[in-house]
Amino acid sequence: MNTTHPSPPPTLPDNSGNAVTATELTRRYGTGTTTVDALRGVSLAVPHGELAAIMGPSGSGKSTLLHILAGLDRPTSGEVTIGGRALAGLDDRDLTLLRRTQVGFVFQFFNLLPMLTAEGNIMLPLKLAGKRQDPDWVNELIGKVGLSDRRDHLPSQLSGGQQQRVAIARALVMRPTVIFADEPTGNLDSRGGAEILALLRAAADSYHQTIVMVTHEPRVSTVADRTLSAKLS
Ligand SMILES: Nc1ncnc2c1ncn2[C@@H]1O[C@H](COP(=O)(O)OP(=O)(O)OP(=O)(O)O)[C@@H](O)[C@H]1O
Repeated sequence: MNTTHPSPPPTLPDNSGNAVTATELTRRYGTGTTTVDALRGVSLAVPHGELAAIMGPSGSGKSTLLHILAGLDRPTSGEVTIGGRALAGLDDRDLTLLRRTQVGFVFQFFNLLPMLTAEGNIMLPLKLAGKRQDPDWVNELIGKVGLSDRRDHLPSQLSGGQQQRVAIARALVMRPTVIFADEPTGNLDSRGGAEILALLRAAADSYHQTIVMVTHEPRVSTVADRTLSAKLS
C-alpha cells in the first residue's frame, strides 16, 4: 500500500497534535518467491479528534496497516506512535497495557461477549483495566448510542446495528486516545451502515474522539475528516 491524500493536503507526521502517526511503514510477508510487500512506505498523521477513513481495494493492505497502527502486528520497518509514544520501544507487556488503556476497537462482526448484557459488554473494558465505574458516563454513553431501552438485553436479542452500537459504546468507555474500526459497516444493511457512520461522526464531534476506520463504504467521505486512499502496491 502507498497512500495518497486527496483532500485535505498531507499532514506531515508530528507527534505534538496527533493521536496517531505512522512514518515510512513497510510490512513484508513471507520470503523468496512467496514474498508479499503489503505496505511500502506508508506515512500518515491523524490529529486528535479527527475521524479518518482508510479506503482501497481488496488486498491493498488496509487490514495490515490497521493492525500495525493498533500494535497488533509489528512493521518490517518504520514507526508508529499513539498519543506521542513510539510503539517500537514497548515490550509486549507495555504494549498490551497501552492497547487496553489508549486504544478502542470496533470490528466488522461486533465481537461482543454473548453471556454479557449490552451494559455488561460496555463496562467490560473498565473492569479489565481495574477502573472505577462512573455510572453517569456509562448512562451517557448508552443514551448516546440509542440503547437506553436495550441495556439489559443479550447480544443475541439485539439486531446487528444495535450490536454495533454496543461495540461503539464499549470502545468509547475508556476515552481512548484512538478507536480503530475495521469495516464497522461491513455486516450491516445500507440503513444500518449509515446510522453507524453517523454515530462515529457524532462520537468524534461530541467527545473529541479520534477514530481511524478501514472501510469499503463509498458514503464514508460524507462523514470523514480525511480519507486515505490505498493503492495496490
Ligand atoms: N499473513 C500473511 N501472510 C502472507 N501474506 C499476507 C498475510 N496477510 C496479508 N497478506 C497479503 O498482504 C496483502 C494485503 O493484505 P490485507 O489483508 O492487508 O489487505 P486488505 O486491503 O485489508 O484486503 P481486504 O479489503 O480484502 O480485507 C495481500 O496481498 C495479502 O495476500
